[in-house]
Amino acid sequence: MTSTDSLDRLAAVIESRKPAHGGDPEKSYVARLLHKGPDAFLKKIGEEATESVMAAKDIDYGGDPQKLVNEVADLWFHCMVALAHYGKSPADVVAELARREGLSGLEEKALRKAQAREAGE
Ligand SMILES: N=c1c2ncn([C@@H]3O[C@H](COP(=O)(O)OP(=O)(O)OP(=O)(O)O)[C@@H](O)[C@H]3O)c2ncn1[C@@H]1O[C@H](COP(=O)(O)O)[C@@H](O)[C@H]1O
Repeated sequence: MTSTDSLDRLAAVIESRKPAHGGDPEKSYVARLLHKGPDAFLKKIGEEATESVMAAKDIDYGGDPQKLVNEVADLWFHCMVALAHYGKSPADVVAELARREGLSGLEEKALRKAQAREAGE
């Protein structure tokens, strides 16, 4: 089993919680988030991102690295709810990362700046 298998399975569960598939906000956290709408899960993404940063900073002061893993899991999970709402999947994110494979971030940034200069931005 690979980590992308787990993400694909979770994506399928999230999909099944959509209102159109009978997700029940009384019985499911995901259905409740989707029922509340984008503001609810986008707010959670912001919170979990902040909590991830705080957990990482805590490690420098003796905090438990597992706390960072837990917060990043919360972050990824809520991002997956957003991806599902907007019709995208973890496979799309993995494909984008694969597309970037081997392209240095510094090279990519230089290329982007050159393109912006050519476009007169
Ligand atoms: N991976 C997760 C997952 N990670 C985190 N969470 C929930 O996300 C919330 C995180 O919010 P917080 O840490 O801020 O905790 P909280 O104080 O309870 O949150 P709020 O009251 O502020 O909303 C908690 O309620 C967690 O239980 C998750 N809920 C569900 N899943 C997966 O989604 C599947 C479907 O879940 P249901 O739709 O609930 O059946 C589950 O089987 C899991 O695989």
